Amino acid sequence: MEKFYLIVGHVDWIARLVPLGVKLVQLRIKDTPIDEVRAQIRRAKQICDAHDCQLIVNDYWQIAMEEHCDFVHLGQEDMDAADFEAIRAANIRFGLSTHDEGELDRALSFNPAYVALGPVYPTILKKMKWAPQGLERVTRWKQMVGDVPLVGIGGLSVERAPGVLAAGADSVAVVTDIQFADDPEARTREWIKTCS
Ligand SMILES: Cc1ncc(COP(=O)(O)OP(=O)(O)O)c(N)n1
Ligand SMILES: Cc1nc(C(=O)O)sc1CCOP(=O)(O)O
Ligand SMILES: [Mg+2]
Repeated sequence: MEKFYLIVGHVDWIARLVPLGVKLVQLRIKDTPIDEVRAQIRRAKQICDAHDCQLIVNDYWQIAMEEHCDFVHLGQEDMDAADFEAIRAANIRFGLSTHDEGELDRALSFNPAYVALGPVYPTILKKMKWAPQGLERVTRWKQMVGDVPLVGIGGLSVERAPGVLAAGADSVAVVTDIQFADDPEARTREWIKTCS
């Protein structure tokens, strides 16, 4: 799995950052009318296809399917509503969020393409009920998931990413450290270098 996993909140970020050499990006759209969501997913797929970048669509698995995307990310609540039979039948891979051992057991029972553990560090992106997991939990998660790729997420930065990978994560996902950087392009290049 790609080590550098970029997550963005709007397709405009994909247009801006994917051409720099990003190979794995999640489009995580929130609070947006559904027609606009579809339009963004469609454009994101076009850009990612043109740059040999894997697009992962967050939450909107049905639209992802209709727009011929092949990878989605689902959280525990998303999983309640998802039709895994339909997702599998369409050959769509999926990554699943986990925050505790119960969620991990549940996630692994679906045979996901990856499991995400978060928040590794405190995040300012969204309010979360879980305390930061820390690096020891990353190592423990990797022992438990075995060959299933593990994504570390939450409060990650260029400076923190190497420690999360060394602790056992196969991939490190990031929003704020890039999207709110003074120079997001320069920060993206630093991430690519750090994770190469
Ligand atoms: C790689 C990755 N890990 C975790 C999440 C969080 O998913 P979820 O819990 O469904 O929360 P939202 O992102 O939908 O707010 C993620 N998106 N990506
Ligand atoms: C969207 C998300 N999910 C998390 C989880 O633990 O499931 S942490 C998180 C936020 C990641 O953003 P940042 O890099 O800005 O902290
Ligand atoms: Mg979700």
